[in-house]
Amino acid sequence: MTLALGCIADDYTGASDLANTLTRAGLRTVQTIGIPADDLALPEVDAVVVSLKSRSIEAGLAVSRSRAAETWLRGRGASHVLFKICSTFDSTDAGNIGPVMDALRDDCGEGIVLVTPAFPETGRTVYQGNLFVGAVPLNESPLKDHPLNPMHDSSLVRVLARQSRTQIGLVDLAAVTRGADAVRARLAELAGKGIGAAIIDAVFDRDLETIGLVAAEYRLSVGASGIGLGLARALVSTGKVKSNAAGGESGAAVGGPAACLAGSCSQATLKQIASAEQVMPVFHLDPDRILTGADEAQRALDWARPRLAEGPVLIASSSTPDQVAALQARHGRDAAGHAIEQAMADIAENLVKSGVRRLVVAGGETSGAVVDRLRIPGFLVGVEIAAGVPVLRAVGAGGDMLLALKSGNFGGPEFFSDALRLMR
Ligand SMILES: Nc1ncnc2c1ncn2[C@@H]1O[C@H](COP(=O)(O)OP(=O)(O)OP(=O)(O)O)[C@@H](O)[C@H]1O
Ligand SMILES: O=C(O)[C@@H](O)C(=O)CO
Repeated sequence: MTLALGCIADDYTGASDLANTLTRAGLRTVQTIGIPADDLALPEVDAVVVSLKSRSIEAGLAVSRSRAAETWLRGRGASHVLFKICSTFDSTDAGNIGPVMDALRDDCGEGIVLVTPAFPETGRTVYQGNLFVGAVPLNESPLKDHPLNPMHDSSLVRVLARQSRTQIGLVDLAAVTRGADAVRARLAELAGKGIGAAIIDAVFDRDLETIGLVAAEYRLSVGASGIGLGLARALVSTGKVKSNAAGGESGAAVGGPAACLAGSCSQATLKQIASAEQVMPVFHLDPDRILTGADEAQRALDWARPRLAEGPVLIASSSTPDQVAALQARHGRDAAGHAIEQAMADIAENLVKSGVRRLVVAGGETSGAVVDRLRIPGFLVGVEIAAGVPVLRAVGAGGDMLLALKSGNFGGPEFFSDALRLMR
């Protein structure tokens, strides 16, 4: 297998978002969980997205895991590696976007790296280096209340400068609009000043196509699904990849009981849970009971098991920003997040033991905990449920199983029913 594109994603939902984008753009793509074991049979593909759970871990660990993934991808022929981060630039001043970018840049000896989280299809645009989520700057969006990495600054030049060893420049929309040569010239100018990374503006998909053409000439880029789209289209338009117009796998139906798990506390997920209450039974976990050692996972399972034969169920830990803040004040941010993720993983493991073969999970960290516990080594990408969220078919041991891993902010209000309708 010689890869046209290697990708390292810092969480599992982000990885499936990117794998979905690459597949829709014509690249045969597989998503692996971590670096695949040598004996994992992978189909012939153009791109591999190695999923890590490195967004919110200690920066040194994120760096070492990303470097190992990069070595594996380059060893399979990937001359360009995309480090996939969140379209809302989820990170803190300690990292992990800057430290990982710095390390990967050192490893591949690149002078300057293009960085953009723009993903216009989901309302993420970048102008003058400022990230907008829909109509509002990042720091006014719901991301200001994120449980793990509240985002308080919309200037990505500043945000990344606080995390990186290198100086950060800007390639503005005016240059992008003038085309690939103008972007190349601006990058050369920045690199000449010793600047090692540049935030690049993008508002429309056509901006990402220009960016993709230039980025593909370098060895490393950093961004969300939008730059993935640009890179994929560049690989196809320059003939480096023959477009696989069919996109996505459409395997046999899996059937059997279905369940949804929500650990995301995003506004989008809260609305989706409220809509699901109209069409399926919903169990609200008590986060305090999880943190104080009560067997809340068992209580949820006792509730779910007798209902599974009747139709899908939803189990949610999600709370409003005020409730999240209060819980974190009582127990600590990391302890609260970790304990709830592990309770979700316990629930997922036991639901699968009870026969569940179709599982929808909301939230990146939550999905990471669940997929790790289920020991799924990788996924093939199926149909798109909503922008950035495909149906995934598990590969490797564990039998036939369909999953959907939803990034916290993605999907319309009816997301859970939309997903289950397509997961047959
Ligand atoms: N009621 C709650 N109170 C505090 N923390 C919670 C609660 N419910 C879930 N959490 C934690 O909040 C975090 C949510 O992160 P997660 O990545 O799963 O969702 P997200 O950030 O909305 O999604 P994404 O990363 O895809 O945007 C997890 O660590 C989860 O365990
Ligand atoms: O880019 C995004 O917004 C998503 O793919 C994601 O990474 C959220 O966890």
